[in-house]
Amino acid sequence: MNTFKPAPPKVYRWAILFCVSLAMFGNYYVYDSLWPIVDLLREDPGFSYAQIGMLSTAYNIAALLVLLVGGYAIDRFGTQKALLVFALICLGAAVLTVATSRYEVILAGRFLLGVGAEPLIVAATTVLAKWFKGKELSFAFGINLSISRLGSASADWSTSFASPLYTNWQDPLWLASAVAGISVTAAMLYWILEKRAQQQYQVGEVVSANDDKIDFKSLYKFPLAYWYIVALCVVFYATVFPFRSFAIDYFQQAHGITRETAGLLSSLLPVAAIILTPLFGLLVDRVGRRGLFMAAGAIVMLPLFVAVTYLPAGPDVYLWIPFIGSAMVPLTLFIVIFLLGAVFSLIPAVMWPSVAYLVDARRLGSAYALMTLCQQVGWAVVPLIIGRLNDVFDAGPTYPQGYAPGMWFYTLLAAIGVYFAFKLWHHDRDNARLASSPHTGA
Ligand SMILES: C[C@H](NC(=O)[C@@H](N)CCCCN)C(=O)O
Repeated sequence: MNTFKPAPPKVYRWAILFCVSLAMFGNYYVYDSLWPIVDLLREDPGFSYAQIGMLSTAYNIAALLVLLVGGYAIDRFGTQKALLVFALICLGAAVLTVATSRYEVILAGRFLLGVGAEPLIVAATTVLAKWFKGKELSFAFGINLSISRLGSASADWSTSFASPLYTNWQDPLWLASAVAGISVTAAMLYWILEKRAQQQYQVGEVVSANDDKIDFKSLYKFPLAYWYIVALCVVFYATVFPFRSFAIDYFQQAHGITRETAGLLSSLLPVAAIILTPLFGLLVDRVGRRGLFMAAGAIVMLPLFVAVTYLPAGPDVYLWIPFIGSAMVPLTLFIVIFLLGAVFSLIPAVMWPSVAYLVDARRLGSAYALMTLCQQVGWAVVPLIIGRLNDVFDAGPTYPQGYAPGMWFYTLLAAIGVYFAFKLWHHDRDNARLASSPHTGA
């Protein structure tokens, strides 16, 4: 019997990409839905900044635990079941987070989110590898990340398009639960679509999740440059993600702007990333010099937290986000957040692909899994420190200077980032693996 099946038509690939990206959109939205209600959580249930920091950390602790078992569940159950189960866990987590005002229950909700969200990202990546390997894989990853960041931006924009919900802390999170429902629907659609495709066409092999397990015995074999990238990854995400967590509340309390305006301003970060990440990716693919680009990004980030704290606000400028809204925002805040958005585009666009130039292809999954694991550790610790600093220094609208120690802590992290970026750049000038460009063959 002839079992030959043709390759699926292109439209299937893009439909799969759309479904998986929609699932990621919901995932990023739910994660970021907590940050616009920080002030409400402090007012009504009366949580401290340290407690809010712990809500962020709970996600990372859960993520650390599930990342340790790597892609086992995806391997065992396949991407169709895995994506749906993880999306359902995210939905359950979103509902648990909003169900009661008890701190422990909210904490459990954020922990459960970590259990579902990070493996969902791994499952989504596995699906893309399955459908796009040997085709437009990098481009598909870029689109997927941009749509994910749109989820983050939408959570910030909800302060405008869903402003009536922000009279209490729970309604915005019910909206987030509904968005988590979109992820579940997208996962179901993906399942149906891929099942149909498998009946008629030859669909790519699942990239073995074993590749994503960390082989602790061979860690010492990774080159030094890889470890510099891991160090940069840790401090970079430990700075940017926690800053984003507290940003809307910080803009409201320290700079006296409304939640809507603060949401629009904070969304500049993911919006810049949506536009600039693929462009930086294209540029670096052309010219190489990855070490130099990462060092440049780290240098640009260094003064931003001090600038936002001490520079005069400057005149108000008009910020307009199509279909969402507009607001007048202080020029200094606008420039700082835009520059941070540019760095948030440049460093990830260069850093993640750089690993592929340094590590043997057979150990790439292991290298990425280890990098993500280290990322979670830094990202887990910093919100606790920032929350504690804000509490100890009495940060709030009556004492905005109380936010300064937190900003200095971000600056310290950024300085460590500059150190590792320069070590990487210098090291690579001798080895030149990151300097190469596929177009020049250099
Ligand atoms: C590509 C990178 N993704 C991650 O770092 C994920 N491990 C966690 C993302 C969670 C965001 N809510 C990125 O987003 O830059």
